[in-house]
Amino acid sequence: MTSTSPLPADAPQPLSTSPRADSHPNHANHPNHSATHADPATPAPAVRAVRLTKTYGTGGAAVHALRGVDVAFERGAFTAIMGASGSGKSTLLHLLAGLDSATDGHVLLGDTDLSTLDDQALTLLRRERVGFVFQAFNLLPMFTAEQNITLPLELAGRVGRGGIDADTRAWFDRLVDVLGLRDRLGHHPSELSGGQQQRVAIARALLTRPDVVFADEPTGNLDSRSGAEVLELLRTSVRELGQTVVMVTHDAAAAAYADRVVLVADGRIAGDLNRPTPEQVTAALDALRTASLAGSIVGAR
Ligand SMILES: Nc1ncnc2c1ncn2[C@@H]1O[C@H](COP(=O)(O)OP(=O)(O)OP(=O)(O)O)[C@@H](O)[C@H]1O
Repeated sequence: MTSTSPLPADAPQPLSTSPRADSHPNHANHPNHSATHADPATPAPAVRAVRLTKTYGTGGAAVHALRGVDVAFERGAFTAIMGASGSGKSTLLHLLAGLDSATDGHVLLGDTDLSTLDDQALTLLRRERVGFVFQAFNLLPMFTAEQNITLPLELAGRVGRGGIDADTRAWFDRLVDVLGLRDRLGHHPSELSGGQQQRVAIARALLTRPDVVFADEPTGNLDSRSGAEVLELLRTSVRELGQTVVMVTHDAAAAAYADRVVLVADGRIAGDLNRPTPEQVTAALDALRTASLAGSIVGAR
């Protein structure tokens, strides 16, 4: 699904985002992947917002963070969400990830409507079907890199007396090699660089083969070289491992690693760019800023 854009005519106009031809290898045998979607020829998006609304507070103090957002994220694609500070990006990401609940509307993870789940089911869903990568890495300091990576399996009770099963071990090994962590597995976070810590966080997020990895400013604490490395690895996780990644970022250069950039303004989808260059992202953001400024000047009259 592609949203329309109120961008000025001279701004880069939103392009339609065609579903990727490559299927999602991880999901073919994924026990969590629902097979109940109506039309097998057009698989359900990995995650979708339908008329998603979030209002903080009430009455005169109400903040309309999301105002009826409709947007879908295809499987096996890397999408960046961008917009001005306060536009609603984090709120959208948190609602899509089941970290917060909507005031109105729906989030569908595959075929699962999150609004129908109780707290316990939501906790399970977050543990088993969603991966997270945060700006602050969120690693446990007393655990080694390997222990941090396998933590979700521990929490899910999937580590038996003999360790993890052979299939998961093979997947762990692949992740560790793709992410270049082989010689760091015995190190604690304090012995790792920021970029290495974020790579551990990515491995942890990917280990359960989640339906979607949500990344909130994953390069915000990294220097530009480590940031580029992390973005390249997120892209690799999409291209080579078939992962679906949705990332909030303020950085046009980071967004340009994505297949698609969704622009948010004032709680609405304001643009949709297909494989843009950093310059096209910057131009679209500038156009949004100009449009918003013009709107507030008109509104002030
Ligand atoms: N818990 C909350 N209580 C009240 N208002 C909130 C809360 N969280 C967010 N908001 C408001 O909702 C709006 C959207 O916030 P959100 O954090 O989603 O924006 P954002 O685009 O992610 O901003 P930033 O880029 O600065 O992180 C803002 O006006 C913000 O002040």
